Amino acid sequence: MTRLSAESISFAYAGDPPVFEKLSFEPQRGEVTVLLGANGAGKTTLLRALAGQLQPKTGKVRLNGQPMKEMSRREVARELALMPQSELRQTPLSVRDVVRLGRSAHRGWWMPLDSVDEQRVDSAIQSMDLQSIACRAVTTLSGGQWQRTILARSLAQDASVLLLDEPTSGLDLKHQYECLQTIRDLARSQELIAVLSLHDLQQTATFADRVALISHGGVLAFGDCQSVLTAELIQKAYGIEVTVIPHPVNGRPMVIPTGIV
Ligand SMILES: Nc1ncnc2c1ncn2[C@@H]1O[C@H](COP(=O)(O)OP(=O)(O)OP(=O)(O)O)[C@@H](O)[C@H]1O
Repeated sequence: MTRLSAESISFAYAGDPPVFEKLSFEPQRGEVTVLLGANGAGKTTLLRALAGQLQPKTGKVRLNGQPMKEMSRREVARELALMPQSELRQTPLSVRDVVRLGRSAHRGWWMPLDSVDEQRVDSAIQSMDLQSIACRAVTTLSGGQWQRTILARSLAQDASVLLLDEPTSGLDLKHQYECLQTIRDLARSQELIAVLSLHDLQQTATFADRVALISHGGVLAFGDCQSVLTAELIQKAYGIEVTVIPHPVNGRPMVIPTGIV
């Protein structure tokens, strides 16, 4: 049974003040947890710490009870996929070949893929609506098509923990919603832990099962949308006055900025 937890972790980049101090956080299986917070609040840093890419100065990140720093990169990659906020396209591989790289955690990058791997690759390509461009070189893609390709690579990894840093940035309206729907469906049907950073509060209210509001070096609030998307907490985290009303269609919190504090 997959578990991921940050236990009282503190982290600072060299020579800088701490990004967060004694932060504890445990996203749940089968749920989409959205990290919200102002620019520079520490969402990317937290995702990278949860993925074992950054080592906290104090405290522990544990994956299935094991301290992550004791695990090899391959052990972590079999369980956990991290989609970065942006990634350079260095070689003109095809879309399909980039998505295939998601299978290397299971096969090793030097081993040929088998039919199960290829099925996973097909399904990830379909989930991100990439069939019609699967043979194109990634260097020729638009920004949104490239974003969907690296998302598909993360899905092909078949990990039980998905950490996605602003997965919808650069996507058009339809693909934003399809992407979030896919992630939510996968989290529910396969009992995955899905943690996403987002800036869009409407998307958050629509798709998040739980929200962690990151501010001032810690988790300011953690709970369902109703309890976190409040005018008071949003103002504290973002420094802007808002009014929160029920959405006229789905009844979820709708955050309307009313002024800069
Ligand atoms: N490689 C780095 N070296 C030094 N400082 C960094 C580095 N990366 C991020 N920071 C700093 O750490 C803090 C948190 O940055 P982080 O990228 O985690 O924030 P974020 O919440 O993801 O922001 P955004 O919403 O703008 O993407 C910021 O003050 C940032 O300037």
